Amino acid sequence: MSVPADAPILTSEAMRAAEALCAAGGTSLAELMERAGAAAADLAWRMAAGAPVLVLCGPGNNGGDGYVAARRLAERGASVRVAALAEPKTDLARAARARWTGGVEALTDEMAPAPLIADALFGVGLTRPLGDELAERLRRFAGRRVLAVDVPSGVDADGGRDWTPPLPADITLALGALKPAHVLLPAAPYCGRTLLAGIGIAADRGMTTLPRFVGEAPDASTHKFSRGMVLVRAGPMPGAAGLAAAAALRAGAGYVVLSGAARAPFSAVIAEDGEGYAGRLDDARLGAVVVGPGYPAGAALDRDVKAALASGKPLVLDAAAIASALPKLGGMTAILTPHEGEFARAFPDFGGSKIERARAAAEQSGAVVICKGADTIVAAPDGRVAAAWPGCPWLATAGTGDVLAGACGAMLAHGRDPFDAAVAAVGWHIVRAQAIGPGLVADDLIRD
Ligand SMILES: NC(=O)C1=CN([C@@H]2O[C@H](COP(=O)(O)OP(=O)(O)OC[C@H]3O[C@@H](n4cnc5c(N)ncnc54)[C@H](OP(=O)(O)O)[C@@H]3O)[C@@H](O)[C@H]2O)[C@@H](O)CC1
Ligand SMILES: Nc1ncnc2c1ncn2[C@@H]1O[C@H](COP(=O)(O)OP(=O)(O)O)[C@@H](O)[C@H]1O
Ligand SMILES: [K+]
Repeated sequence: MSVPADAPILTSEAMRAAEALCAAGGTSLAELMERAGAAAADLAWRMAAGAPVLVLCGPGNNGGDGYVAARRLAERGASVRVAALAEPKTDLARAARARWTGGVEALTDEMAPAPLIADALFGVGLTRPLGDELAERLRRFAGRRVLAVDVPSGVDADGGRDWTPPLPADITLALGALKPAHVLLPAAPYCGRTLLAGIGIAADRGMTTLPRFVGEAPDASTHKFSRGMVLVRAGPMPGAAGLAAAAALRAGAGYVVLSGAARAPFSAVIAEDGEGYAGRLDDARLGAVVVGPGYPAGAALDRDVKAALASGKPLVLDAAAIASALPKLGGMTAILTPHEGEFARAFPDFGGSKIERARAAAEQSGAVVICKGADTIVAAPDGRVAAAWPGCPWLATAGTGDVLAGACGAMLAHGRDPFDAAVAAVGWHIVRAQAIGPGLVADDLIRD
């Protein structure tokens, strides 16, 4: 996968703070820019493979990185030209420009392109969309090989705003840390393959990409109940709850009960009528309860959610169960698994990037929130965030969310911290989906 696993993600504000810490620790910003430009040059050298390179430089420090990269490329003997949008505006960029001894062309419609374009126009400092004229000019380069320095110029690095589409990159070299734009729609697909240049910034690890999923093998002392017991409550569409129950078993729960369904998805799932639900909730061995898959809003759902909340057990709440439980969730251990529509219904007041919205929802509810979709975000009430881009688009099919809810139940029932459980479930889901690939249907995720 192109985005590194478990890599730090910093907003532009966090990036500036990290930069200041670095400077306070004795590494000058000029040194950081030299490292950034050197990393970009090294990548451009390999991408160009001897072909000419055109570096597009903007007025800020992203442009500064571009001048450094151009100098480094020229020193290695590459054929390199520079085109600038404007004179450098920062001291650092001016200094980098001064050390570039080649010519600087104006970025115009008439300029000749090159086989490799290094896009160093704007990075995390872009505060407004590109003008139409510049956006149009950049579109002329579409089809060339493009290396975006830090982010494709024109995207909001913090991921909250959907600006004019940038020039799509083949490779984006994130500097120091990934930014939200590398892992959120709509910007992430424009990054192409994202690589990370560690330029020596000590990045906070509160927000990262998804860690690599590694299934833990049970040890010799394990028995079925110590692996975790999960209760899945079925509603009027028991097939969905069946998928969740089967997924719980497949994701490692030792014992799974499907309450309120006539048919078990696997022989090992205990399917029973709904009468025993209250009794099952009282079972001291019960590690997690899953409510929501295939269960529309209504009095029956409210009653079952209320009973689950009263049990005090760790909960996985999906679909309509999220809004049903929300007002009474305080202090419970819970994972909420909304897709965008369910999120908007449950948390209508939150705006900003998907990361900001997920964080706000986790903080308000006190639960771990998995905001599903192509750019799935997992957020904890304490501010931790994991971003799952790139996921597996074959998951865009009915029932896969039910499978994820069941997997969350299994991971929670193991006794994990709910954020770690949610992250593990999302990782498990993607790994299984990738192994299946084309033609995936939800049932494939639970079969052998
Ligand atoms: N953090 C780090 O550790 C390191 C960071 N480094 C690099 O610095 C980059 C951030 O640099 P940055 O902050 O100088 O901002 P940048 O992205 O170059 O753009 C700002 C400039 O663009 C201008 N401008 C804005 N919008 C505009 C528009 N629509 N149309 C036209 N102009 C517009 C804006 O002007 P203003 O808004 O003031 O009018 C300002 O002049 C970062 O991404 C990375 O590449 C590395 O060197 C080393 C370590
Ligand atoms: N384009 C996509 N790329 C990657 N994953 C996706 C995409 N679309 C949906 N998914 C994932 O598929 C699952 C769909 O869940 P959901 O919408 O609740 O479906 P259902 O309710 O039918 O089970 C979620 O885990 C979501 O993150
Ligand atoms: K850029």
